[in-house]
Amino acid sequence: HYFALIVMLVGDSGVGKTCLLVRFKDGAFLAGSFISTVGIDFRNKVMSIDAVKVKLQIWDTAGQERFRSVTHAYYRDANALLLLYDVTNKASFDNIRAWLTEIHEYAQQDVVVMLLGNKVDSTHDRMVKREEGEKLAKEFGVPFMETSSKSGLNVDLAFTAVAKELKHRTMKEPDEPKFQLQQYVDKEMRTAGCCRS
Ligand SMILES: Nc1nc2c(ncn2[C@@H]2O[C@H](COP(=O)(O)OP(=O)(O)OP(=O)(O)O)[C@@H](O)[C@H]2O)c(=O)[nH]1
Repeated sequence: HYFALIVMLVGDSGVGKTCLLVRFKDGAFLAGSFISTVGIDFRNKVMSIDAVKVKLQIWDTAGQERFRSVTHAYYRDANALLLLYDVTNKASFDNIRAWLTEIHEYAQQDVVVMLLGNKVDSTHDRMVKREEGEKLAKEFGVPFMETSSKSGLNVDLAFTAVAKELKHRTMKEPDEPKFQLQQYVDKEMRTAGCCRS
C-alpha cells in the first residue's frame, strides 16, 4: 500500500511553521533572519506508519493577513492541519480561536486538527503556560502538544500522530480499537521521558 496525505501548517506569522517543516524534512533548524512565507510552499516526505508507506505532502502557508485569501483556497484539500502558536507570543495564542473559526469555515468537516505550542526551547521568554494550551485544546476538542523547531522536541511526533490517525481511519481492521491521538502522543512523550511534569 502507498498512501498520500496532505498536511497543512497554519497559524500567525512568525510562530515557526516554516521552521517546523524544515526541522521535520531536513532535521535542521533555520537560524538567522526570518523570511516570511509568501502565499504557500510545498514539501514532500515519505514515512513509514505501521509498515505502511505514507507520503506526506506538507503545505506551509503564509501567516500574514494579506495572504489569507490565497490560503483559504487550499483548506478544503487538507487531510490534517497543524495549528501553531508561539509560546513566547501571547497574541499568537489569543488568535487561535479565530484560526479555529477559519478552519471550521474552510476545511473539510472531518479534517484532523492538532494544536501545537511552538518555541518551548525559549523558556525565559515563555508567555503562555502549557496548561493554557491544554485548556484551550480541550475546549475545542483537539489534541495538543508543545514543540520546538529549534531543538526538534516533538516535531516528528506531531507529523507521525496525524499520519497515524489518518492511516487508522482509512485502513482500520474491523476489530481494531479506534486510534486515540492524544493518548498516543502522551504515551510517546512519557516514553521519551519528557515534557509532561
Ligand atoms: N527559539 C525558537 N525560535 C523559533 C522556533 N521556530 C521558529 N523560530 C524563529 O521564529 C521566526 C519565524 O519562524 P518561521 O518558521 O519563518 O515562521 P512562520 O510561521 O513560517 O512565519 P510566516 O511564514 O510569516 O507565516 C524565525 O526567526 C525562526 O528562527 C523555535 O522552535 N524556537
